[in-house]
Amino acid sequence: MKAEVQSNTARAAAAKRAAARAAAVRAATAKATAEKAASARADAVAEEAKESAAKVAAVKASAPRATPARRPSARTARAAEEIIAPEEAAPIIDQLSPSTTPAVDDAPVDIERGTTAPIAPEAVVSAPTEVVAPEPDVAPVSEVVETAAEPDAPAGHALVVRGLVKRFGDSVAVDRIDLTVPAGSFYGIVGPNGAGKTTTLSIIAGLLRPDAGTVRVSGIDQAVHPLAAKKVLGVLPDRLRTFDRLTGRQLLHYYGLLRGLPSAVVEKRVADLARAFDLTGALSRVVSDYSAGMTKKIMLAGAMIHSPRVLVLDEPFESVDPVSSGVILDILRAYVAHGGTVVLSSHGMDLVERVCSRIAIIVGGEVLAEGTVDEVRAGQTLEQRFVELSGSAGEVEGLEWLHTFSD
Ligand SMILES: Nc1ncnc2c1ncn2[C@@H]1O[C@H](COP(=O)(O)OP(=O)(O)OP(=O)(O)O)[C@@H](O)[C@H]1O
Repeated sequence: MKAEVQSNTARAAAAKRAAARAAAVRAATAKATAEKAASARADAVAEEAKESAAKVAAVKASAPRATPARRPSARTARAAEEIIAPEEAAPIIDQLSPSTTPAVDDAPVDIERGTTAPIAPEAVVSAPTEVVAPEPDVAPVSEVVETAAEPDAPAGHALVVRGLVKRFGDSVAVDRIDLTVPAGSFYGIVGPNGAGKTTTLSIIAGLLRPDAGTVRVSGIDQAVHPLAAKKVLGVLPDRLRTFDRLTGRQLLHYYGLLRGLPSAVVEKRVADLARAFDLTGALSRVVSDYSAGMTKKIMLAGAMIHSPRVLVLDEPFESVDPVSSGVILDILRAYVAHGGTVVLSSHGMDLVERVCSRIAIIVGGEVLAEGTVDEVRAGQTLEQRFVELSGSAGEVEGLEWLHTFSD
């Protein structure tokens, strides 16, 4: 009995020793694997940092000198990250910061808000060290992409949207929207306030990620090849957030360089665009001093500087004076006549009716009418048809107190 107990104790001790040895082996293996992974990550980070530094140095070398301004604030950085993916914003903010920007009088550039221009693949720089997790709704744009169109892309279409859905909490902003925009056309999206136009255009532009559905730009799937899709696009977003502490010239210059254009080409295009948009005299002023219409025009110029195939313009004529609107229309018409495609949203029914070849009326996140202007109007004016589909607006009754003039 005693011998049996001793033998059991010996077996238990042996098992314990074996378990300890196995645990030690596992720990050693895990440590080695972790060290290997850490070393690989460090190599990758070093490689990325090297690449980023080279690209940013190229941008800085050819960019115009900056005007004196303030240091970028946390708010500035956050705003920039709202518009472009944080991993793209970080190095750009860094490179525009006082410690690194070679400027006249050693003056730093401040960027008050984020850029709205999508970044061309060749200009994208990844954050060399710490990468902030992207906003869940903001589509990442730092992936390596192929530039080839999808083989099953419908021919002759600049834009094909299918089953697009976007929810904000419990509310559905975009509800299974389908759009087909022929290449070389002027396409208008109209709808009442809150209909989902901006949300739809933001998804098309790759600035917002849909909950469902697909977007193909010139045959390129926006979700699969976001950078290639962005390269084809020029975008004027609804909110005019930009690097408004830069002068107009600097802003356009950066837009051009970020799109991968050579400095000499950018310089020429900046001059051409400024002339066309009547901004030559304002090029040396900081954009924060521009009027709303001037800001819209400089950003429109920025959206065009890389001669994209498709322009996505959210309310391009809002705040713009009639003379400038006429010029912009002429520019856009010539662009379309030469094969470009314009997709715009507008509340100007007359303008849309006059300019667009196809129209979609969106109400409550759904397309209620789509087709050629005549098809959508269905024998009425566009405004009548719009009112018919939108339903009645707010109630005017109950505001009698407004007429009592309480002073
Ligand atoms: N970031 C957001 N968070 C929550 N709700 C949002 C957000 N963006 C848009 N929405 C909501 O989605 C709906 C569609 O908004 P959207 O801006 O797309 O409308 P719109 O047709 O462009 O309107 P408008 O003509 O007034 O510019 C609205 O109800 C709006 O409140």
